[in-house]
Amino acid sequence: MIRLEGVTRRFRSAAGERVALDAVDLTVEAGQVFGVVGRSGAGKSTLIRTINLLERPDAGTVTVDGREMTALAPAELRAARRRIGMIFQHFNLLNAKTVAENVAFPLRLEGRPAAEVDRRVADLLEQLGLSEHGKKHPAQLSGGQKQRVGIARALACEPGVLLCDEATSALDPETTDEILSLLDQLNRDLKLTIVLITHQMEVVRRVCDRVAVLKDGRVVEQGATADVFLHPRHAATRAMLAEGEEGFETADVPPGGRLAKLTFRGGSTYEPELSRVARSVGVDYSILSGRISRIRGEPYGQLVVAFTGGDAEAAVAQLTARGVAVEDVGGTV
Ligand SMILES: Nc1ncnc2c1ncn2[C@@H]1O[C@H](COP(=O)(O)OP(=O)(O)OP(=O)(O)O)[C@@H](O)[C@H]1O
Repeated sequence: MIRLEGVTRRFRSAAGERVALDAVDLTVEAGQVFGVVGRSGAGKSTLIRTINLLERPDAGTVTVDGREMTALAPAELRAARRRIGMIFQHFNLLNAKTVAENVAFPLRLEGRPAAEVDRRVADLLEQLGLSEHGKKHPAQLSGGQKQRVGIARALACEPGVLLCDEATSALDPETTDEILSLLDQLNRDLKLTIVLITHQMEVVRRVCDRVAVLKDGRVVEQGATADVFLHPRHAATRAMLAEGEEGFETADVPPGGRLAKLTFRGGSTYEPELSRVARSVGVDYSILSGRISRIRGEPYGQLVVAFTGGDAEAAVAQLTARGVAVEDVGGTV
């Protein structure tokens, strides 16, 4: 388990003082995939770097697997850090070394015997589909392969926690998907706790059990990913989720229609609930926008509809009774 309590980090520069993290409280349970999202400058990088104390907080405590990182002596901290792997947006590989040497690096640093290092490196390369690339240098690899080398290196010392600092931000969509599948698999197979920071909401939707939204160094909202993404409470979350989404033009809405956002979750996503209710209460509806997708594997559907020509109130009541979340989005037009 990872626990941040009252974590504050300030930076002083010629321009004055900047509070990058402002009394952040956060708990990540063991085995979770936890996402932190926020706009540029929100404090994401600073936050993830406080977990392994690459960034030391000015106030507050950081506890990882029962050890208070902020209270450790330098040698203890070095040892504790080896149980926390980290991967980066630009991979941070040693370009002069081969793939195998990159993966061996943390093991050598730990003073493991050469034969054990060789064995472990061979296992890791195989596990990550890199066996044929061991003698190559990073420059000879694709972005996805480089990130897999980064992951192999991060896993070398068998960490319980993996920190991912914008790990897919430099990758194309297909490679992003491949790396996210890998993280998902490592979380399940190794019971690895994963904390990732990203500005890509899709990354969180795909792999995170829980998410925290950071704004100006504060956590403004957090919870299970499906709850936060389907029913965002804070304006910052809503704004981030709205980016890239197709909206609808008010001019397209049928006159007299009552607008409602319907959220279907789980099995009901694929049930014809809307048409059943419309038939039963004699209401018509137009779909103005919609999305069917999955959050961490759970299907959901979200539609904005305009009810027309019937008893919209009754339709809303029946949908609600059938477990569909109905949100008013602007009354009638
Ligand atoms: N070493 C530093 N010195 C001075 N200011 C810093 C330093 N590191 C971060 N900051 C400031 O702290 C704030 C938070 O930065 P941080 O990099 O954590 O945000 P972020 O959400 O990761 O942004 P991005 O997505 O752009 O990386 C920013 O205002 C940034 O300018």
